[in-house]
Amino acid sequence: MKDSEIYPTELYLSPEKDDLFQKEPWPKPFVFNEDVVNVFDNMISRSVPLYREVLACAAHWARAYYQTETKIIDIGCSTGTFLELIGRFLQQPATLVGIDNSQPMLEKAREKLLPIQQIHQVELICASAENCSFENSSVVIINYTLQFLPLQVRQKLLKSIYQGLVPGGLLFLSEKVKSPLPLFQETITRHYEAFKAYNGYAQTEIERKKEALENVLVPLTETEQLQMLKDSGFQQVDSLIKLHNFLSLVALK
Ligand SMILES: C[S@@+](CC[C@H](N)C(=O)[O-])C[C@H]1O[C@@H](n2cnc3c(N)ncnc32)[C@H](O)[C@@H]1O
Ligand SMILES: O=C(O)C(=O)C[C@]1(C(=O)O)C=C[C@@H](O)C=C1
Repeated sequence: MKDSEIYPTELYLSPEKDDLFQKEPWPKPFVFNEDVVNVFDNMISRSVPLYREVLACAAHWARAYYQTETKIIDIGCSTGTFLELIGRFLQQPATLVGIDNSQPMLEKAREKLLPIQQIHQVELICASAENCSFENSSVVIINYTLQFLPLQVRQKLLKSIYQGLVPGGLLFLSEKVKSPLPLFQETITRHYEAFKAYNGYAQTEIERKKEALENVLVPLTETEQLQMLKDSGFQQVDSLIKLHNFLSLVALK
């Protein structure tokens, strides 16, 4: 597959519509249970600005920094959408590892990744990321997942990723972030909610999910996120994409 063939990206997304917050009871506090998993592809692609572009970008960076005989690891791989994409996009067989602590997510991922297993070795690990090893990886992706970990665990995980990456290895990180300025945060939030409404979510659904995510998804500011990466060992960091309150960064070992 040539670079030009991945943009715009055709992702393998299950079409089941996310109407979880239309009916009672809705998942509160928010958890990645079977109900969420069943509609997750539709939920994330309607809730994260530039989701398709971010995954395409991550695939480009993964292919550029992948080193033969090492691993590509996707932390919080959910239903396997990124791994399926990179599996199609990589031009050589590789070991692709997906880590997620939700078993129902990994069951969906297993199905989605069947076709690429003819080319790649695929390992799906049901575990909490902070208990995993990242040894011999040249690319680690962590998209919209660090934000769900307790604050004190985030730094520990980033340090362990840094240790596991081979020299020249890449971390690709996407997160929901918050503005340090309360006024800007308010404006960004309103703009983000307009994005959700544009994608077909009703105001009640938006409000209910916001409540469900309180203290579950805890965003940092961009500055705090960059500092945490530096404190974990990553000295070379750059930002790639930001829209509303969602940011993608790359960091090099
Ligand atoms: C928003 S989703 C990630 C989306 C995915 N990376 C993508 O781009 O489609 C967050 C995922 O992280 C997983 N997760 C949450 N806490 C975790 C932890 N401590 N360790 C591993 N996975 C975790 C959840 O089960 C969920 O599948
Ligand atoms: O912040 C929100 O309101 C979101 O819906 C974002 C978000 C995320 O960033 O992971 C939250 C939960 C779901 O996993 C999908 C999207």
